Amino acid sequence: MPLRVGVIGVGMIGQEHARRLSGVVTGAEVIAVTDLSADRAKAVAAETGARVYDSGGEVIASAEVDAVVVTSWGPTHAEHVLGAIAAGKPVFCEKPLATDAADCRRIMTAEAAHGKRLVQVGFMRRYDEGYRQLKRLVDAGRIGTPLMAHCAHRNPSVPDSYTSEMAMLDTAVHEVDVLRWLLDEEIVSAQVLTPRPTRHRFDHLQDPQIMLFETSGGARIDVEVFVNCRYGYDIRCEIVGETGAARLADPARPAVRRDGQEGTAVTADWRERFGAAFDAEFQAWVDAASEGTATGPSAWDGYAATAVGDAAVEALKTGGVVPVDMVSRPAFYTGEQ
Ligand SMILES: NC(=O)c1ccc[n+]([C@@H]2O[C@H](COP(=O)([O-])OP(=O)(O)OC[C@H]3O[C@@H](n4cnc5c(N)ncnc54)[C@H](O)[C@@H]3O)[C@@H](O)[C@H]2O)c1
Ligand SMILES: O[C@H]1[C@H](O)[C@@H](O)[C@H](O)[C@@H](O)[C@H]1O
Repeated sequence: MPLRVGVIGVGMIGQEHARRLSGVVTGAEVIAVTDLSADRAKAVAAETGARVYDSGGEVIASAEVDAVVVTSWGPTHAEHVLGAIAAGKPVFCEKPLATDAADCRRIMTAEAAHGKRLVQVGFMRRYDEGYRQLKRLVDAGRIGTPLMAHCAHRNPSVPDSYTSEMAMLDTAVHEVDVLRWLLDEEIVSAQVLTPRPTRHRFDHLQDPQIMLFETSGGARIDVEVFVNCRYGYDIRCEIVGETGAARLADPARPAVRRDGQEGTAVTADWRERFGAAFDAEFQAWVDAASEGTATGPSAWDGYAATAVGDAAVEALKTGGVVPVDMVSRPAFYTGEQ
């Protein structure tokens, strides 16, 4: 029998994940949806054949629902994830796991008390083939001990609801997670530099920003976040080690020669750049949830990203180097990738 999934929040990405679960990955069906917007919930229900519920709590409590996807706004994630754990149901939560580090700790405590992993956090880059190749190279020692990582995260534009803090909390959070995973070290401090801002932005927004992170082993990571770069969605990552350097490949695109020039297309947005990664991420989630558990990025990874985010937001305010305030990794989460 397919895994019966309930989706809480069917806005932009919730709709996509509902479609992905209904039509792309195998072994699952969306049977329940809810959203603060009843019209949005009805539209997704009509498309997927799901039933509309009045609240996230009712989706979680339903005897028909085996597992839960949380794609509502960030501040509501903790309540739904804690509800799913209390009901003993596997839960996929889009980033962030919670907007508050204390809530992340509550989630870890509840999951550990349950005794088995139930939570997967939506850090889809770990399922991107390019990043996976980088990880294999680093783990095999092909570039020696990593010393530095140079990253860029460029979006063509953002809506005016996007704030300077979101450069870390919404955007660089992906680099924080994927670099922790690639280097297998925690991030211990953050600093944010603010170059001359682009004129192509809203007045309230500091864009671009350069974030500097240090890992527990002394490696240095720089991340350029530029969310009004205008030309496309561009994700870069180079890891420099003692004996070599490895660079994230762009997705394969044909090289077109015309008018005396050669060029390849730049992806337009995160959907196009990471579409295959999202599909792989959800297949892995469905496979694990069907066994009553979870895989991939854990609640600990969600907590670590939130703790680093808090330090970087503070660093943006002060301009100084801010240590990351992070508890030790609970035994329940050791040895997982
Ligand atoms: N992994 C990625 O690359 C990626 C990309 C986009 C968004 N996200 C994350 O996904 C989440 C959703 O983002 P989005 O862009 O789809 O936002 P959105 O605003 O388009 O959609 C969120 C939806 O949740 C609904 N909602 C909010 N609170 C609710 C509640 N308590 N119960 C039921 N419904 C509720 C809203 O009405 C809205 O329809 C965010 O946490 C965001 O950071 C991740
Ligand atoms: O929520 C989105 C999403 O996480 C994208 O992957 C990222 O590139 C954007 O900057 C962010 O706003």
